[in-house]
Amino acid sequence: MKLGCIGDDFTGSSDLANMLAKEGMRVTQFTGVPQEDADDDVDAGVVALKSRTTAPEDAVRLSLQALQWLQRQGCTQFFFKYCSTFDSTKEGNIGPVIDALMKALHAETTIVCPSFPATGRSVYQGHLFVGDRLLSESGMEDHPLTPMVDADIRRWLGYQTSQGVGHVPAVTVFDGHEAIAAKLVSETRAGRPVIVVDAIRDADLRQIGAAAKDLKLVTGGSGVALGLPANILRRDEISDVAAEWQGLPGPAAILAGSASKMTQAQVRRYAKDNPSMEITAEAVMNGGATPDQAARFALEAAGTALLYSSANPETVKSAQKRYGRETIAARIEDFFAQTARLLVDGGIERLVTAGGETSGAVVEGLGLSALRIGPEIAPGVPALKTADRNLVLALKSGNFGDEAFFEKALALLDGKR
Ligand SMILES: Nc1ncnc2c1ncn2[C@@H]1O[C@H](COP(=O)(O)OP(=O)(O)O)[C@@H](O)[C@H]1O
Ligand SMILES: O=C(O)[C@@H](O)C(=O)COP(=O)(O)O
Repeated sequence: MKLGCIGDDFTGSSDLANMLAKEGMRVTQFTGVPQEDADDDVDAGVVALKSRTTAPEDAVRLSLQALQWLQRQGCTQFFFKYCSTFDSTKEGNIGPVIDALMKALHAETTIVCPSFPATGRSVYQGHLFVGDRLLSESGMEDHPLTPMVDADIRRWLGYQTSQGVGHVPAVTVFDGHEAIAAKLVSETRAGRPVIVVDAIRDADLRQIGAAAKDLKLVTGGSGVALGLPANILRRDEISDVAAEWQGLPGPAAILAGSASKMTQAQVRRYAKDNPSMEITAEAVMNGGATPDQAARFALEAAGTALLYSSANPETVKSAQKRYGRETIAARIEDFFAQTARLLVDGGIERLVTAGGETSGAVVEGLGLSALRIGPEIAPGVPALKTADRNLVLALKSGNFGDEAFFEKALALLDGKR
């Protein structure tokens, strides 16, 4: 294994794995820190943690364990993947995890680049945009767990890290990898070693990748991983993972626990013509809905059923007020994890989940330890295959995909292109 990656959630990890696979790497995504060594034929390993919203000390501990395992697999460069919308709070753990990984690796410098142009996320003048809106006006300000109310990544990261925060502006990035590398050195010398780098196009990300060739630690969204395989793989080592993909034609189900805008639109569209069941926060809390009922509904449905808790910000906020933010999140995640187990026991072979935390709960609940990366369904979302079961999956980030994502995912998981 050459490139060792640590993802702070499961959809984000599969997004990163997808990017690396598209650039010709053979990638495996691991659920938590594995007990065993990885197979020899893996170029990049992504250890998926469910640490995005955990307390900094827990996220640091888990990330360091993942780092040690990846070091034992022979990795020489490391990547810390967080969300391209920088999902965190002022007390969040992105800064503390970066600080701890840098210390453990004796890394003098690292970059911070959540840009992912293929999904509309760009960093300009240190600010994060989603399409033409500042992050803080993009809908992310209403996220159930990590409301992003400030688009200045330098300032937000500044609340979290104990080190100085630097910046490589777009004008320098446009001058190419040598200019970027020089600016990384000068920012570090000026006492700002955690460096936010602007990027608005894939071409910028490739230059940043080239400038990061000798960095022990790179951090960001999956976009900035675009330029890393070229530093690592020889031409004859590039593989075509998509060509090797074989889907499964068996029964399918969709679980949506994301309240993000795009998932809401996907749910509205899919539910119009297909069997669907809403799982409300109230029903989960008062037992009005049970995993047994939900799984039975999906297994008996004529067609592929959608089970969803996705709701608009007002509904989510009122449920949070009533039950507590963490409590309701955990109960709904647990509901989906239990339902997924019943679905797979009942013969489901294709499973689509929407939402990072939701996907983490489902994958952990199913006890899936290693997932091989297949072809891309939509930017940031690959098809995934379990090593030891008849099960293929798609773990969709809340805001990824277009309105027809669920139909597309089901077709590709089935082996249809
Ligand atoms: N109706 C709801 N009310 C309150 N919280 C909800 C509701 N539906 C889902 N949630 C919680 O909101 C969180 C959504 O996060 P996540 O699954 O990561 O989605 P995303 O990818 O959009 O961020 C989860 O913890 C989920 O359990
Ligand atoms: O970088 C991204 O946007 C995604 O890879 C990601 O991290 C997704 O997180 P969720 O929106 O919580 O699914």
